[in-house]
Amino acid sequence: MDRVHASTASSPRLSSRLLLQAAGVVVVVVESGALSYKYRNGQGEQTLKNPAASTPRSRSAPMAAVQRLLRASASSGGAAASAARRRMSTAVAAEQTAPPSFAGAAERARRRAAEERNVQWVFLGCPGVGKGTYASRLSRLLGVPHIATGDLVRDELASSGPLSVQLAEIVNQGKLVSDEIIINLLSKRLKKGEDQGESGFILDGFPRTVNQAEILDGVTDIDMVVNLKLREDVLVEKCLGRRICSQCGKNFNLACIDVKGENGLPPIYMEPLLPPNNCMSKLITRADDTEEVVRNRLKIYNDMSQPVEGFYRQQGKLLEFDLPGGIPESWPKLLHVLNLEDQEEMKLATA
Ligand SMILES: Nc1ncnc2c1ncn2[C@@H]1O[C@H](COP(=O)(O)OP(=O)(O)O)[C@@H](O)[C@H]1O
Repeated sequence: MDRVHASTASSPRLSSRLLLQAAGVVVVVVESGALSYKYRNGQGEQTLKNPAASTPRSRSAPMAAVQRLLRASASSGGAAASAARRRMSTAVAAEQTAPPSFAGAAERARRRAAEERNVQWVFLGCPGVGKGTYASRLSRLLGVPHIATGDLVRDELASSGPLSVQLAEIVNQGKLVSDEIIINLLSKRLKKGEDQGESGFILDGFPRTVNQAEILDGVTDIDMVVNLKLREDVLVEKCLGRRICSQCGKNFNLACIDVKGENGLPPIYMEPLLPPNNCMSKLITRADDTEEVVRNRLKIYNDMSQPVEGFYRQQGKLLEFDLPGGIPESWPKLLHVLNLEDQEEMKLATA
């Protein structure tokens, strides 16, 4: 398993800017600084291209491409948008054709390690895999915000704002909401964070389509993408056992997963994640966590979101992580592959 080395810089800094476009389209611009990286695998060889060390791109060219894309998508619909998207993809692909040499990557990594940089990570994975659980734990450990677009959508739903009826219909069927709406919600969230001086991010649930990944790629550099993986029968059980406390908003899971190893797959045991007594009477189930909708969400993930894995794999940014079990087994292993054990020890020691 590849390991990534990440060490926080003393004064992490990230500023994000939000540009509201004409025609109601929003573009997110993120400028970053702070967290240094080196990558290597277990044998001491660097096989992950250091994403943070990729040649810095001019921000203006991709920004213009994104603005063109979004204007095109707002004004003339599909054809112009796909043409603009194709142009952008070609430009991005052209940048990525040169295969990263180990010596070059190591040199860039050294240079990059000397710079300050924030965590700008993405968590991918099927519904129910645990993106929220591990992304929020890492966000607390690293002091960066965990931004889950599913939470943004649910907040919007709960607000009974103008979008909520439209959103409820889409989300309750397990479908994806439009890129425009999701980028709008994400932009608002980033702007709020910027006003509060937030630094870096761990994105969970975005990007979920290649189009979203291209838009994100055009406006900022993602350092690393963690792809959490778990077998499908377990995913369904986990979604069906999921509960949220309607008061504190925390996630729990009543399912006890105990699956035997078969057909070459390892056994998996996961303890339920039970709520404390004061949450017990306030538990609710998400409307999209019924078996029919979960299966639909898994299908949509395979059709629409799995290609995003390929998008980042091709960029050398994808860290595959097979969950070995529940939190007690998976968390230390995840910290190990991210080379963050020291970070946690330091945090525990100073707590
Ligand atoms: N990036 C996105 N693009 C489109 N729809 C999204 C996105 N993020 C969240 N949603 C909507 O919010 C719902 C809940 O998202 P999330 O909590 O991330 O679910 P999951 O448990 O399936 O990972 C999704 O099924 C989808 O309708």
